[in-house]
Amino acid sequence: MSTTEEAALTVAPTTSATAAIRLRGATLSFGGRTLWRDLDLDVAPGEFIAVLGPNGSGKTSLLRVLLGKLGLTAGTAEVAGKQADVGNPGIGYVPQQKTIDAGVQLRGVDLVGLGVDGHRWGLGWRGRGERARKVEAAVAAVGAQSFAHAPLETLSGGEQQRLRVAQALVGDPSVLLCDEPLLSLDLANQRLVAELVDKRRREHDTAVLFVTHEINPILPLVDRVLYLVDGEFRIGTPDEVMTSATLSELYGTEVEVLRVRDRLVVVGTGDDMDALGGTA
Ligand SMILES: Nc1ncnc2c1ncn2[C@@H]1O[C@H](COP(=O)(O)OP(=O)(O)OP(=O)(O)O)[C@@H](O)[C@H]1O
Repeated sequence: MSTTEEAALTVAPTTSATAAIRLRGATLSFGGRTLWRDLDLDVAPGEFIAVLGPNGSGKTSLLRVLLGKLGLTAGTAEVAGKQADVGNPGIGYVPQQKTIDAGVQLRGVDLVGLGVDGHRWGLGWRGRGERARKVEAAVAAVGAQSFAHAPLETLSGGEQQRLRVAQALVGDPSVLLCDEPLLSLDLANQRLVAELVDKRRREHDTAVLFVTHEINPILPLVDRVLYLVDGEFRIGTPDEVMTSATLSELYGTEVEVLRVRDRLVVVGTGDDMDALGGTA
């Protein structure tokens, strides 16, 4: 790849004044190991970014930095106009799918309500009426009215995940951070959850950072891909990053990206997102 082409894959398309997320020279290391280094990224309002990479490449850690739960080793991170810090009300967060312990008597509406309390607690939130109105609107936004009052443990994975999206949206975030929200969902529910996230960013200009092992369910929605591998990264449109040349360079080995109908099949990475299931 030429220097000009390489620059095109790392230069951000937006100005700092409009960026919903802004990383400059961001580096994260644990002990002697650097997960990513010198990461520059501006995410525009309404932009949908997929964060890809093999196990342990630092995808979740990137979200934890933006949530203020992990400090950078070097560089800066701003989210929704503020330096990354815990309790940023501009952020909605959809965590990885977790099973709800049997016997926990939490209903869907209680889970969604935690999204209000988590950010607003102690900030003068105006009364229970407004809280209830916000929860109701968020439940309606994900089409969960018919099951939102049932105990969570009785709901399907897809239903629970829709409520987690509602919890993330209830605070009216300008940035949505999603950590593998499609994991263990069937195809219909993957599509449903992905479309809810897409609808939010289109209707409210919410920027989305979407960590995933599997790009295909969200491929039509994605504006750019941030691909992390072993301390290195590439940023660009799916057509720029998801190519045999770019991924071979990133992995340091021969990787093939095939288009089969409207799906991308990646072969040769040796990790579990590989079409050959890590047998390369
Ligand atoms: N606080 C920490 N202290 C030390 N090491 C950490 C810490 N947090 C994460 N790590 C290590 O950093 C690496 C990246 O973890 P991370 O969860 O960000 O990866 P990931 O790309 O999300 O992986 P996966 O796809 O498996 O979820 C892992 O090896 C992990 O053990």
